Amino acid sequence: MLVSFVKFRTIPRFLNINKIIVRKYNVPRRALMYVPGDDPKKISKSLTLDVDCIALDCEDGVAVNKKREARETIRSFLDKGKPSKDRDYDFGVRINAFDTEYWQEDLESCLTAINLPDTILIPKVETADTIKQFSEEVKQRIKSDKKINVIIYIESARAFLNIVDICKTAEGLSKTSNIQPVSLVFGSDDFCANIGATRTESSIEILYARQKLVLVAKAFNLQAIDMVYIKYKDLEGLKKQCEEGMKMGYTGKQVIHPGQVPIVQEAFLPSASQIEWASGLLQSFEKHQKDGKGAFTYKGSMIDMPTMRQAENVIKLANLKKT
Ligand SMILES: CC(C)(COP(=O)(O)OP(=O)(O)OC[C@H]1O[C@@H](n2cnc3c(N)ncnc32)[C@H](O)[C@@H]1OP(=O)(O)O)[C@@H](O)C(=O)NCCC(=O)NCCSC(=O)C[C@](C)(O)C(=O)O
Ligand SMILES: [Mg+2]
Repeated sequence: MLVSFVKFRTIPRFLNINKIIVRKYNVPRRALMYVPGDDPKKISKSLTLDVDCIALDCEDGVAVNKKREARETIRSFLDKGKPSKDRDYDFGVRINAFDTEYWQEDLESCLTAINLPDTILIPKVETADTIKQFSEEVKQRIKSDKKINVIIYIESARAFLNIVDICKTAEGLSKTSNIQPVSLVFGSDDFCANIGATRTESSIEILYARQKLVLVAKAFNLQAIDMVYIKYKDLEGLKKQCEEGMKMGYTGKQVIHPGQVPIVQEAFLPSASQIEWASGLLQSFEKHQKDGKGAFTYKGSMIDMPTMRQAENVIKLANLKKT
């Protein structure tokens, strides 16, 4: 299989061998953009952007006295059908959290619309019970075997203690119900408020949680979506934080303003030099495998299977450029 993987000079398409591993990554979510659901002008604007994922928001981007307006505006967009763009994208709705008085009406409104959203984003998931309850609600309303993608927010100390249980439950339900978990989101702002952390320039106060989220996401084959960069006019700072997140293994990042979109979309793709490194390495790997050598030297570094897998990851991501 590796032979066909490396024989192209240009970047090869996905191989069958990778299908299971990358299935959910086929819908990239490099930039996940929040659009306040009560603002039709911003919703229309978001549809003009080259962004992987639009999250129409009922939650924290909407004032309490605008919750109903947001729900109704989103519903009217869903009833009209998913707006077409020149390429596919994820059209989702972030409902309110399960400990509020709003979530049931949010869910009812989007699941009974003429067209379902692609994805429902569930904020402030704290225990596996929320996922079970969500799955039940969906089952009652969707009578076919149609699947709805689910993005799970981890944004409190309790959520981090229960994160494995939450993912296990979601994974189990994906086999028997209409829900398909696709991503974990790190809600760093709520997390800091929850644990009483003070934000610093280096983000040291959230390092453990930020890493833990990636680790669990990868264990359950979910995308890992990094924190919001709230200083939305500081594009240099945003780029730096994107690169940091990508190096940690994040697959995308939340954005709040159109100006952040191109930087995030670009940052979560490998650079030309990374692609060159990875394809050269894979070719060299194949040659050394044929010669019966497990470990070898490439560009001055020792290479074995783990590095080869990292190179494969780079190529998989590079393929997203073409989708
Ligand atoms: C910051 C704000 C108020 C500045 O809004 P503004 O209108 O003052 O900015 P602007 O620079 O004047 O905007 C320029 C153009 O972009 C448009 N625009 C601007 N923003 C958006 C947007 N999001 N979506 C679509 N369009 C947008 C805006 O309408 C305008 O359009 P125009 O040129 O045609 O007139 C605005 O950007 C905004 O409302 N952003 C979204 C805020 C939000 O959703 N926050 C909640 C998500 S973060 C979160 O929940 C935390 C997390 C994860 O849970 C946890 O860490 O815990
Ligand atoms: Mg939050």
